Amino acid sequence: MERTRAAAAADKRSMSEELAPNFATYADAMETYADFAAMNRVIDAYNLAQDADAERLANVELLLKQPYFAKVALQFKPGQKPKELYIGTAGIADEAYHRLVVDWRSPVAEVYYNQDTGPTSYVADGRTIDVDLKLRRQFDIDEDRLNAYFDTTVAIQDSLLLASLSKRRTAQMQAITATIQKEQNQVVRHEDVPVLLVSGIAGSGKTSVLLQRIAYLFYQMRGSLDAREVFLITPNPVFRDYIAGVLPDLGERNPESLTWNEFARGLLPPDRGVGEANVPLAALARIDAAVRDFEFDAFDFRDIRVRDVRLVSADSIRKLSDKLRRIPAGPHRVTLMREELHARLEARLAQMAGADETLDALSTLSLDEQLRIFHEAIAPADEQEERALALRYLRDRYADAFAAVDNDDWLRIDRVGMRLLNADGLSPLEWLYLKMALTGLGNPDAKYVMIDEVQDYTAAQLAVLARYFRRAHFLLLGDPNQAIAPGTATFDEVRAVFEAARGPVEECRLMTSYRSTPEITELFASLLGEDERANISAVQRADEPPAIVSCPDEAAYAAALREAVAAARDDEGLSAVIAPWKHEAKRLQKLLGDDAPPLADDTASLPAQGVVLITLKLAKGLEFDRVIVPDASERVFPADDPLSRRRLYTTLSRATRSLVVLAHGELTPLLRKG
Ligand SMILES: Nc1ncnc2c1ncn2[C@@H]1O[C@H](COP(=O)(O)OP(=O)(O)OP(=O)(O)O)[C@@H](O)[C@H]1O
Repeated sequence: MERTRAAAAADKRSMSEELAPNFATYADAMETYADFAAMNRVIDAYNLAQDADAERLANVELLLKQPYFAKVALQFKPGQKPKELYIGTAGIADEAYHRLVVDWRSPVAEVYYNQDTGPTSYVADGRTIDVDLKLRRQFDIDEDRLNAYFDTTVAIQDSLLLASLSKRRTAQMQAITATIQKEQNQVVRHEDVPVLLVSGIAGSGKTSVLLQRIAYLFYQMRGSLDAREVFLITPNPVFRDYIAGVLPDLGERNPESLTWNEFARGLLPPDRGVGEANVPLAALARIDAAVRDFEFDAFDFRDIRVRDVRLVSADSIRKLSDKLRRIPAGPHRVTLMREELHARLEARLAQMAGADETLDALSTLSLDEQLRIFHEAIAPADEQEERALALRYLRDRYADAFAAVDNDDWLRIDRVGMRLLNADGLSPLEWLYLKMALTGLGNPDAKYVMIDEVQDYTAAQLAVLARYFRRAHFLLLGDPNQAIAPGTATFDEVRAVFEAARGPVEECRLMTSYRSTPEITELFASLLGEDERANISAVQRADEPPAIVSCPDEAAYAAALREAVAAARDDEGLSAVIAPWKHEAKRLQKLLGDDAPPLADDTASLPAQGVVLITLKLAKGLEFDRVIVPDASERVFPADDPLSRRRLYTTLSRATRSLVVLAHGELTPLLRKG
């Protein structure tokens, strides 16, 4: 790459020395352009070579950490010698283009993830290819050191999976490339459909699968899918931090990642909070019905002004709208109006550029201002140049006006809404929905939108997302049993929202817990209905059963809590005391005094080790080696409340290997046996 860079620099130098731009005659100009074009082609070729090498280098760097994790021997025809393929996080070939390692996302690698030996198949370029899998070998390799290998003739037990699961958890999520399980692979390699809904029990790898799928899509659409066209909607910044390392570890870029609040705040006027998410779908349906057939009235528009200067009046905007009356009021008309307003603004500034006042302001600009606006000190040679500079100066001074035009701020959304809906005001979510309906606001370039923890969103929020990202394919992952906030969408509602927006919704289910030991899995699964429980399994090795202790009085309770925290502190790995709410966390802090673990907040990332106090809302989606449930009494988890059952399920299922459940007073009946 260094050589290419030097050669390119030398070539550029010699080409520019030879280049003699000459625009004297038409023929001279054409020749000059042709010379430029030739030079550009040379530079393009260098860039291409450099990009290809950069990708190769990135793969080499990735593979140096672990060159491959599996080998398969495939017999394509009976009697033929089986072909051996090594599978790694990236693919690589030698100088003679012999494949040394194939990328885990390449079609043939599917036979590894199918987990069968013997006759199997994979799909490449739309063709099903039958093969006989003679050997499926897994490797545990660190850099150039082979730690172990496992031959899986019959896939009863996935040794590499067990080895990987027995490692301590870290503050960061890890990629699961080497051990993606068959049911998970169906999601990762799922055909591209408008909406894929994955429901999975706690710890079944939904988030892991989501990230692997993003990496898979980037590979499938190399060169045509940009990270900026993929959006990941995450529950909170701690979670974002938790998953941030996975894709870079796979050699991919992170997509744009947003929480709902960040998404909404970016679209709502700055003086408006994001408001209540729990808006009934019926309210949005009323908006849809109201905008189907309506006309703007005189008061629906506002002046475009910057500070005290009115650049376009509301009245002239109304006249413009009237002029376009034959086009129904709505996105098409608003788009035409926006374009026209842009042009008018330009014209207005061009007119202002000749005014004495502007020219005076231009001539008294400080040097700093001149440099900021023009990137040089200005000294206009004639009137024409002076006017051109004045126009640039005005464009800078009134940049907010252009932004207001582009953002449709000249439209009084609230006023339109209140009139059409006959209401006193709009909630922020209704405002946003109405703005989309009126102006076509949205991101038509987004190709994929992934929503993790989908059970935490209200139907109205999902309807907004489905409409905003109107051309994107959606991947939705969640667990109905982890819906812990009132008013969020049930899976039936999730389906209904997306069916209405996109047509049929495809579904997958994940029923195995990879996070928790069988004992912990059994405890949280006991909170579910009979049929659901029957299908759940766990693959972790058995470990100590959860400790459940109820303490009759305050003193005994405080002592037990202190003891549990102290034991966790002495333990390796990361432990969490999960409080149901913020005020309960504060209460615990008071009770424990100096012994209280630090309270995690939603701005910081988690420590790699030690004990943290964390609210359930933030702990969602995360996992800890050891979990302490500080108070599983009936007061905190009443038995007759479905939300309380789900809160308990979510809390318990954060634990990977050790769980301590304390109760101040009697244990909640939810956990009492029998
Ligand atoms: N195939 C796998 N190989 C290795 N580890 C796995 C595999 N699948 C899941 N895991 C591990 O199991 C744990 C749980 O995974 P993840 O957080 O993705 O589950 P989830 O379904 O999103 O959980 P929740 O619904 O509770 O948030 C993680 O530590 C993950 O690394």
